[in-house]
This record gives sequence, structure tokens and C-alpha cells, in this order.
Amino acid sequence: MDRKIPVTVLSGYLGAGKTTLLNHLLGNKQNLKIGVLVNDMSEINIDAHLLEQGGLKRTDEKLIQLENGCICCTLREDLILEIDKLADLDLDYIIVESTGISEPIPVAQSFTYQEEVLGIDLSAKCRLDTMITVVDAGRFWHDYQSGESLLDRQQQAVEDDEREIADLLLDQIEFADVILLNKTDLLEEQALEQLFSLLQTLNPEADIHQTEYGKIDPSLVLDTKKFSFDKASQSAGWVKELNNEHIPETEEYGIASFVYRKRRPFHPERWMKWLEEWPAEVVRAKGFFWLASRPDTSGLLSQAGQSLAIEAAGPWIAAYPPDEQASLRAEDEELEARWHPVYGDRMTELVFIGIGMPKEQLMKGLDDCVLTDEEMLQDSTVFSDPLPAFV
Ligand SMILES: Nc1nc2c(ncn2[C@@H]2O[C@H](COP(=O)(O)OP(=O)(O)OP(=O)(O)O)[C@@H](O)[C@H]2O)c(=O)[nH]1
Repeated sequence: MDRKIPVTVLSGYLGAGKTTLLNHLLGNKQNLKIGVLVNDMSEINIDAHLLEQGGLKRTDEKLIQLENGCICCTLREDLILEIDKLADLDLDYIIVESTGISEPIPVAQSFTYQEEVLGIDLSAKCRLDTMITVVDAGRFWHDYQSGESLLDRQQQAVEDDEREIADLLLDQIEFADVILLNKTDLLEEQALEQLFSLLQTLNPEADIHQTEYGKIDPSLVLDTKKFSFDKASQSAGWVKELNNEHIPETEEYGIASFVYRKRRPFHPERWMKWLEEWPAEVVRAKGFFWLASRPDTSGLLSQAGQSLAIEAAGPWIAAYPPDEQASLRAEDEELEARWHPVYGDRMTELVFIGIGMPKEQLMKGLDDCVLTDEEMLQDSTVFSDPLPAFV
């Protein structure tokens, strides 16, 4: 194979307008021979005439529906198998419409390595070109703030799928190369501009376009050469803030972000209380925290809408035996640069993105959660810790 087939993957929550966009692209594809992989839990609703007529020859087009119904990590084998089949046809382009509940990262990963069980290496035949996420302007806030899981809505991929809808929406937004803010007809101008600015803050690397019924110039979403795995993993606004690349603020709509950095641990009870009274203005928060009662392990906090999760982010290097600490510091310049003579790498670094956030007040509230000078002298075991165990 002398040329790798470019692939565009469409993501977006259920009903956002993926199929509408796909139909639009198929109807405006000029002379491209496009293979389509639809992975839809509901019935396929691509206009039949777009596949049969409109210059698309049956042999050129292939429409495959995955029987298991969903492109998720568990079902990735099906996806790889079917794209591999498509790639053997004489196609110019492949478009994959993933289900509204699939996470984009596992889908993108399928294009980057040799799948062991199947022995298929898609990266030899295909090139992931663009990850598009379609956002429903009319429903975004409703879904994001709903506090519901896929399970609540009976939309889970597998029986015990407890993913929160807000987390899924964010994964899809933060990993995209191109975001289509679709259904712009359903939102007032002002609210639309605000949502547009928020999307820019959540993913400063993405191209964002406003669309109605997915009507977009195909060259903005096909063969853009925008995808790179490393770039996509680093494009989220919170990652940029943590890396000290401050995202420009859009004063007009009150959208702002800041990082809270502190080389003092949180008092578990005061931190828990702060989490329980989560400020409504914060739309997205993510980062690492140091908890006084758990001096060996760093915590990872991730909030999206009503969904708030904490988990272990790995051991603090400062909890390692001194010789191991020394060798790790010698190997890792970045670690060495932020090493503190007393606390080592232990510190809190949390990014907050929100609308109309009272930054000073929030910073003050967080400062009140960290240990006082007196408490700093106490042993980690004296603090009662109501937070859930790290997993
Ligand atoms: N008002 C309005 N409706 C739209 C727009 N784009 C799509 N729709 C409608 O929204 C509904 C869902 O669109 P689809 O394209 O099927 O959405 P989808 O993302 O493919 O949905 P799933 O496959 O269920 O995940 C359809 O009734 C569309 O006609 C738009 O810009 N404005």
C-alpha cells in the first residue's frame, strides 16, 4: 500500500447531530470515494439515497454496522476488524461515526498500534486525520449539569457502565481537533457566544465552528491533517494551565481559569467540606492534591458539571527511599526543577475553569483548607479523614 487512507472520526453525545453531519459530508464529497463505518446503537438513519445515488456507487461505499452496537474499549476489536476490511477497498477516505456514548481516546488508540489478538495494524493502512466532536448547543448545559450517569438514562454500553454524562461530554470536547457547535438555531446569540468561548477555554487547540444541521465546508473536517495523539492528549485547557500556558480569558462572557498551587497539604475534613459545597461557577476542575492524612499518595481530582471524582494519581516520589529519590531526580529535570527541600514533589496543583468565578474568594477558601503552621507539626495519623478511599 503506497498511501494511507485518511480517517475522520465523528464523536458527540447522543442526538448531537453526527448522522446529520455525515449525511451532509456524503452529499458534498465531490469525487471522493468515502467508506463509512457507522456504529450506532439506534437504527442507521443515513439517507439511503446518499449511499445509492448522488454519485456514490455501491462498490465505492461500504456501510457497516457493528453488531455489538458500540465502539468502546471492550468492543474495539470489532472496530479494528471492520476498518481493516474497509481499508482494503479502493477508497479515498474513511469516516467513522462512533456512538454517542463512546470515549474518543480508545477509538483513536485503535489507529496507533498493532492489535495483538487480531494481529491487525491499522496504522499501516490508515492515518487518523481528524477527530471531530459535535456539540448540541441546545442541550449542552442541560446534559452537562444533569448530574446523571449513562446508567440513569439507560444508555450504558455495558451493564455496569456508570460513567457520568458530563465526564463523557468533556472527554469528547477535550480530545477533539475540530469541534462543531451544532444546532446553533436553538440558542440565543449571547448564550451561543458564551458557550463558544467556554469550548475554546476547555480545548484551546481545537478549531471550533458553529453549524446548523452540520452544514460545514468539508475541507474543514476532512483531510485536515490535524490529528496527533500527543497533541490531542495535551490540548485540554486544564493541561495547558498546569503547564503554565495560561489560556486567554474571555472577559466578555466571564469565562476564566486559574491554577491553585500550594506546597501545603489539605486538612481532610476542611477539604471534604469545601468539596461538598462545590462552587456553582466552576464548570471544570482537574489536577492533583496533597492530603495531610495520606502523605504517600497524590490525589487526582476531576470535576465536570455535577460529577466529582477523586482517585489516586500515584505515589509521591518524596515517599520513596532516599536513594531512589536521588536517582529519579537525577533522571528527570522537570522533577528536579520543582523539588522542594523539605516537601519534595508533594504539592497541590488544581486548575479551575468557570464562568464568573470569584477567584479571590475561592483561593481564600482553599487556603483555609490547608494545614495551619501548628497542624504542620502534627503527625499525618492524627487527622480524621472522611474522604473516600483512593482507588
Ligand atoms: N434544530 C436543529 N436540529 C438538528 C440540527 N442538527 C441535527 N438536528 C436534529 O437533531 C436530531 C438528531 O440528529 P442526528 O444527526 O441523528 O444525531 P446523532 O448525533 O447522529 O444521534 P445518535 O446517532 O442518536 O447519537 C435529528 O432530528 C436532527 O434532524 C440543527 O442544527 N438544529
